Amino acid sequence: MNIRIGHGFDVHAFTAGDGVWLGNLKIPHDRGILAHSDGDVVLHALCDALLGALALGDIGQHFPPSDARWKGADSAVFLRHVMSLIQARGYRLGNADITILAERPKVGPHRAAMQARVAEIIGCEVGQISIKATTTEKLGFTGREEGIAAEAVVLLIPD
Ligand SMILES: Nc1ccn([C@@H]2O[C@H](COP(=O)(O)O)[C@@H](O)[C@H]2O)c(=O)n1
Ligand SMILES: C[C@@]1(CO)OP(=O)(O)OP(=O)(O)OC[C@H]1O
Repeated sequence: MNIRIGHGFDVHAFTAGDGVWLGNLKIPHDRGILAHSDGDVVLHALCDALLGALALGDIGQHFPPSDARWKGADSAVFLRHVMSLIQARGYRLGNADITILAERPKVGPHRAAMQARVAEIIGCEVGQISIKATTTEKLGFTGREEGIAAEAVVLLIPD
C-alpha cells in the first residue's frame, strides 16, 4: 500500500449567535454558525480530506444533511467515524495541516487547545495536527464576515 494525500474544504455562513465551533471547541464570538450540524468547518474540512485520501466520498455522503440524526450533531462524531473507516482499511494519520479563513474570531489564542482537542479525537500526537489561520484581507465573503471557511490537507500512512 502507498501513502495517500487528501484535501478538504468547507464553508459555513455566520448567523446570530454567541460563538462558533472550531476544532470541536466553542470559540466565543458575536455571531453563530448556520449549519445542519454544529457547523465546525475545521472538523468538516478534515473529514473530507481524510475521506478524499482513500477516495471514500465526502462528508455529505456519509452524513446526509437530509438525515435528522445529524441535526445539531457534534462533529466529533463524524471525525471518529471517518477515522474508523480509515483504520479499517489499514491506514493511520501521518499529519494534518488545516487553515482557517476568517477575519474574526481570532484563532491564535485558541490554536494550542484546538490542536490538542483534534489530536485527542483522532488519537494521535498533537504534533501531527497543525492549525493555522489567515484573514482574506477583508476581501470576499470571509473578508466581509459573512461566513467562515477552512481547508485541510492530510497524509495517510499504511500500518
Ligand atoms: N482569524 C484569524 C486570522 C488570522 N490570525 C493570525 O493573524 C496572522 C495574520 O493574518 P493575515 O491574514 O493578516 O496574514 C495570521 O498568520 C494568524 O497567525 C488569527 O489568529 N485568526
Ligand atoms: C455535516 C453535515 C451533516 O449533515 O451538515 P452541515 O452541518 O450543514 O455541514 P456541511 O459542511 O455542509 O456537510 C454536510 C453534512 O454532512
